[in-house]
Amino acid sequence: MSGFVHEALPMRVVFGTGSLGRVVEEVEHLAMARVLVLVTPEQRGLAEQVAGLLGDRAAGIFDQARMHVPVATVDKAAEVVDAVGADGCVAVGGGSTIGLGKALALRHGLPVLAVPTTYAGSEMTPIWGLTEDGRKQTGRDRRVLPRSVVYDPELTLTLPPVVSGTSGLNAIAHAVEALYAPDGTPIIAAMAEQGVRDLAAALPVVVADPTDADARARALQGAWLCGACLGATTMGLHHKLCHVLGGMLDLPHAETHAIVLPHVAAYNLTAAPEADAVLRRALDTSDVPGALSELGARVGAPDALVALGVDHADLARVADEVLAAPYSNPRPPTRAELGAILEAAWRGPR
Ligand SMILES: NC(=O)c1ccc[n+]([C@@H]2O[C@H](COP(=O)([O-])OP(=O)(O)OC[C@H]3O[C@@H](n4cnc5c(N)ncnc54)[C@H](O)[C@@H]3O)[C@@H](O)[C@H]2O)c1
Ligand SMILES: O=C(O)CCC(=O)CC(=O)O
Repeated sequence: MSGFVHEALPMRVVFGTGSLGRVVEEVEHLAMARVLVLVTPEQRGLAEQVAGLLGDRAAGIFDQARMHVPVATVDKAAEVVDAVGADGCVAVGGGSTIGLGKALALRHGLPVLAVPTTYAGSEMTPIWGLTEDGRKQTGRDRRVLPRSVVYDPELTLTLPPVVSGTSGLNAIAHAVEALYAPDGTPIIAAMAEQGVRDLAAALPVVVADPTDADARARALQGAWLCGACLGATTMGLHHKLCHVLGGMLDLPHAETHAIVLPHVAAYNLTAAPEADAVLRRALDTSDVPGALSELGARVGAPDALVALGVDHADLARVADEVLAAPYSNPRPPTRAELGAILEAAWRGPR
């Protein structure tokens, strides 16, 4: 075996059913005195529950978190941080809410306690994303890595089936790309294999029965592992394509990942046999792209960009932007190959 360098990120995790009740302990552990609770408008009720648990330590609630973290939203939240004198944030929700917490950490240096309620995996990464003027910019900064994560599977019982399925496929995409990343290690490969196995087993169950507590816990554990893979490695063509599609065309993030993943996997895995072997084991298949596509269908994910309203004429602009600043990839695509991937993802299997 050739040598490698593995650098683990610092991370404190509280995992288990009912662990939301330990959020006060975590805030105390992080020495936060006045926290702003971040949430989307749809999850306002949950933020009120958290603020109730925090009592005097809750400085307020900001309930305008939005997909892709628009800079205008960060500006508004930053005003609230200043107005209430917050010294930390509790981000309760999916990747959009945790992304807002990260943006505030980047701007104000505020520590973030994350309470994830989807499977996107953002809580495990030092990656921030911001969108302005139709462009999504991402970067890495250790200051945005949440200081503590409270995983409570009970909070995911309300997650609608399609968000469960697509956010889980988003997490699987992190593991797939970590497996052929230039900075992947055998440790990451082991985490990716188990993360994909957990999510692939649990997602169809939670979609069929959203109240299945064991499947919810397994899916959340898979999301943790896959998110950690994203946090530790450099992503490739799949993430680049999804960032450009999401930023330029304002597409729903997780659905875009679910649609694009089988197509990029089919293209890349021919040049990444070790990653392919790991994924074959994790998915118990000899056809990884086919199994990813089938998993998408089983969890009710959309399977074509046209179904998200993408105009065919926009594909060329997307390809240009992807090639203008490509991510590292096991098989660097030509313009024609990228066009073919986008065309297939746009049309879908039908
Ligand atoms: N920086 C990173 O490492 C990273 C990783 C993955 C995703 N992301 C980002 O995360 C965002 C997508 O996150 P997402 O897929 O988690 O979706 P999301 O956070 O946008 O949530 C989707 C919807 O589901 C609702 N929701 C969330 N949890 C719920 C629950 N338990 N019950 C009921 N409703 C619930 C939300 O209110 C929202 O309306 C994108 O902006 C993406 O760029 C970032
Ligand atoms: O989109 C972001 O916020 C950056 C995170 C990332 O690369 C993960 C993803 O695209 O799912």
